[in-house]
Amino acid sequence: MIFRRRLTDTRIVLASHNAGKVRENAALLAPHGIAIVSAKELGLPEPEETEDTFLGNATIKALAAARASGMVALADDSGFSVAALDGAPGVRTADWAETPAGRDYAMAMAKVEKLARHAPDRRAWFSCALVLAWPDGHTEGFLGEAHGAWIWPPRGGNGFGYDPMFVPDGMAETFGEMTAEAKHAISHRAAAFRLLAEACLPPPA
Ligand SMILES: O=c1nc[nH]c2c1ncn2[C@H]1C[C@H](O)[C@@H](COP(=O)(O)OP(=O)(O)OP(=O)(O)O)O1
Ligand SMILES: [Mg+2]
Repeated sequence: MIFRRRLTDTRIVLASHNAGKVRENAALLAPHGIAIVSAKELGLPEPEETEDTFLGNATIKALAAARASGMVALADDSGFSVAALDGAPGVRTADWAETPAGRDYAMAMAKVEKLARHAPDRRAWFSCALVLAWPDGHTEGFLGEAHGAWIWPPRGGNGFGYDPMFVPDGMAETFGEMTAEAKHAISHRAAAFRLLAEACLPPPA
């Protein structure tokens, strides 16, 4: 028997310093009557992501933000996986984009292409773990995936991160070419969010 805890708060912390993730999660939460303040806006520190799973790292981020703020916190740990690279960059997706001058996703996408270009298997997928944490240490976690293929060169200026090099199964456009609404209909984040909403959120208005 799984005892779920449902969310009663109407304002929570979004435990992320990534503007793209904050934007997408805010849009997913809004129909449920839930507003967000980001960890960045609150000046919360970024905890080290020391786990080797998406759910593990999302739990670290959600608990750190909930304990520091005294509010319920939602964390999103996500990543891009390439079949020919045995699932890399995966949990380390953000690290692949790290440079001394800051995040560089064009460089990170080029690194993926350089390593995978000679492999015939072009399958790729995004994963997203969403964890809701309460200040008392209770957590609820959910995992979503979106499967497709990587393409080169990247296409589109919408979305964020590795979106321009990913075409979801059955679609012609990359996540970077789609509208936010189209991405939300099929994304890894939306898949995790549907499970979260079903288990923990008030129904959409
Ligand atoms: O829908 C997506 N479309 C494209 N790229 C994406 C997506 N979702 C995650 N990603 C990439 C961005 C980042 O390089 C990594 C997540 O890393 P991850 O540690 O979870 O996030 P982050 O460090 O950017 O922000 P934070 O930890 O403060 O939430 O995967
Ligand atoms: Mg991170």
